[in-house]
Amino acid sequence: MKLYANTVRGVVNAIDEIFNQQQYADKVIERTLKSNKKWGARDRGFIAESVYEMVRWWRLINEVSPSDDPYHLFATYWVMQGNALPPWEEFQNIHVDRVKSRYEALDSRAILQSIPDWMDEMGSELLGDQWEEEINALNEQAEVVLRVNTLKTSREALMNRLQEDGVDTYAPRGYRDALVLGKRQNIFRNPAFKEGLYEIQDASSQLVAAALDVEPGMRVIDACAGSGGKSLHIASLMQNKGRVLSMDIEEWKLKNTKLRARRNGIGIIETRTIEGSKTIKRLQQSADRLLLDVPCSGMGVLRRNPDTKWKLSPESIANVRTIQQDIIQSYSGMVKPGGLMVYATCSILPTENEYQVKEFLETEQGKSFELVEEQKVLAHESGFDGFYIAKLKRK
Ligand SMILES: C[S@@+](CC[C@H](N)C(=O)[O-])C[C@H]1O[C@@H](n2cnc3c(N)ncnc32)[C@H](O)[C@@H]1O
Repeated sequence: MKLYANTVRGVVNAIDEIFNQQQYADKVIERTLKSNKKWGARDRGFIAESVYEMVRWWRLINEVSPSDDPYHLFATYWVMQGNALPPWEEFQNIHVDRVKSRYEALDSRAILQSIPDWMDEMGSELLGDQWEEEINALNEQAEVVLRVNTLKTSREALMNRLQEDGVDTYAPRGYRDALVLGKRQNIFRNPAFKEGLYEIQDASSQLVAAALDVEPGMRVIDACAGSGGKSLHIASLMQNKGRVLSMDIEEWKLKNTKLRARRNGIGIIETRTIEGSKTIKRLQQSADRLLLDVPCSGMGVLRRNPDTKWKLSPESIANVRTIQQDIIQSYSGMVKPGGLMVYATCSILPTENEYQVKEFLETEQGKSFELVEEQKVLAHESGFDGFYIAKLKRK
């Protein structure tokens, strides 16, 4: 594959912003792509993919050929992909044979999987034999998955409509509203997206709203709704009848929820910012269904957000665990007796998942709940993101 100076410069500048100015990879890529209108689909694809892959393999690249120069690191990445380097001045100090021999001599799993040592130790301790395959799967590129908005169309009709636009998709088994893109592309630009016929949502994430067993007419609370991915799905499953209260501590995220609901043709979502414990107390025993899609480490979605590897720490995971237990303790009272609560994370760590649910069930508040079902979704088994979904019933 031929390299072009201006797209490689785009990659190198983005890498500099991500690692030297501590910016989020997705935001940097978005800004970079907007910065040059002349880049076509192929250039944009090259930049986005190269930046994501360099972020994913950052530790490995730096171990194989350490340098402060982002051009040098790009060249290392490029050679490790099995590509030839053009004779550019920026690449003069790269010794291709040395890169290859250092790469072949590595035998540490943490380095080869390009993760911090602490993460490898934690994963191995908590997941045992499954860890190796799981981290391998979490280092693959994520598929692009759509969730069909069944309020406006059917999976088959959307599949045909997209095919007319040259977008090939397939319907994965076991996920009733999901369509997977045959080829990675910018699907936000498609008119069908603007018409609200689909949302981008991983197949594992689509299992969360489904676990709530909602029916039209119910009162549902989505207490950590964020920008509303699950709220939209819940409202579709309720056929836009009943009420969904989408709450979060971040007001700006709920504004996105409202915008997305309008595009999806949904009228039953109401949003409410959580100002403090009073907001929750006022809603005691008011919900037939409660979703707690709690903040988490994101260890199940490393494919999508590879920079999470470099942002997490054992301390940040301990902090988020405290928040998760606080949320389940203080929000669970919003479910009516006989109602269902779903606790979900996009993490594969048992410490954020089944251990939290077990701890909750052993407390005074947890005594009035029973565990109905739990799904531990691992990336290497499902082929999609890692998730945890526990369904609990209030007695
Ligand atoms: C995993 S994200 C939710 C994603 C969202 N449900 C979706 O499907 O797009 C977790 C959310 O919890 C919110 N959050 C953090 N602490 C919270 C708290 N104490 N109460 C409610 N929401 C909280 C965060 O702002 C974040 O939006």
